[in-house]
Amino acid sequence: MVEIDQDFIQPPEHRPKLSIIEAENIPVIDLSPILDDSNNVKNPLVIDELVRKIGSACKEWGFFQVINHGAPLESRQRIESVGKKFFGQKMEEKKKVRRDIVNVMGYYETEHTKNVRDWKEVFDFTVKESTLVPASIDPDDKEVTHWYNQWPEFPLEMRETFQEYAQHMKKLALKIMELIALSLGLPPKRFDDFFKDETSWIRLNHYPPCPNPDIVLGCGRHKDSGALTVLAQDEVSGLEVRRKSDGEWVLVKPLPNAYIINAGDVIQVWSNDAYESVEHRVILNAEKARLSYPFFLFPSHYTMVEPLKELTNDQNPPKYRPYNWGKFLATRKRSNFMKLDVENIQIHHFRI
Ligand SMILES: O=C(O)CCC(=O)C(=O)O
Ligand SMILES: [Fe+2]
Repeated sequence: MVEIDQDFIQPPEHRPKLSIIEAENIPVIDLSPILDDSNNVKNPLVIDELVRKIGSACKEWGFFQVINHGAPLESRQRIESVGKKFFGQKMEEKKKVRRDIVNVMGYYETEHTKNVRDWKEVFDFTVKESTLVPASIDPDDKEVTHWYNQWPEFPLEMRETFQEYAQHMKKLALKIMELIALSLGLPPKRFDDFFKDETSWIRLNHYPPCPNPDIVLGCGRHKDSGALTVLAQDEVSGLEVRRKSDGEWVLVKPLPNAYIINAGDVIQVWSNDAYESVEHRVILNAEKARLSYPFFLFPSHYTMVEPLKELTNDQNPPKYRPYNWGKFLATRKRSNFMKLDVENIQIHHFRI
């Protein structure tokens, strides 16, 4: 057995199970009824059925896959191939765009989730080339700053390829937000204003083969903190979702050209717990590397995240106090650079 660094070793209760359960009935939703091609007459009954499916997937699973989503396959193939070229380089090249406390976007190889090191390397970039965020985590400090992307010299086409892909993901994410709004009985564009100065970003996760996939994870259990995640995975499986019905970890089987969608903590708060953000993690493979690339739809930094007025009343009072998205995000980013003894900031800290 190869000796691996202690930092990677998961406590026994969080290690992968020996018998993997493949998720049989994680919903697969066909988005063709809302594709923008002119031949497609938008039939209200078909749209109602789609909205109903999205609502029940959000309630029962918190995760679903979409097919016929309109995002071009070529753009996905390009980001995947350029991403593989980037990670295939020597460490000294990748470290030229390594993230630090000032430049929080770029390459990183020592991600930790819940204080255990993940077996992966990542490359992060924001959808907007400069993203407005709070300058500090101090709640009284109103100063703002920008996050800028760090693009490597090689692969030369990385910037253009990644930015183009980001635009497709943004479009798809906002379409799904419309369906989610409808499923909650809200006007379809109800969420749009929250994303005017979005802080959305994309991460490329590269999980090398691991000699000890029984005690190490590619990404430890966590929930996504934003509104919505649109995740692409290559043909190697690894994503496990905690099934709401029984708490079991189940593997999400890769479907070619499908996207995996999950509601994040912000939707949980907006919907006052109608739609819960679900825990997930990544298991590893001893032979094969895996690439995944989630798009995280995040609101503008000045958004006060709180249960929507339309979804609360005397019988269903707000379950969360409002919190400032930018300060939440800045606090999360800061904790990436120091090992904390306390838990990272979480929405349950705002629970009433
Ligand atoms: O690699 C995956 O499938 C999931 C990664 C993930 O959950 C994340 O980056 O937040
Ligand atoms: Fe995640």
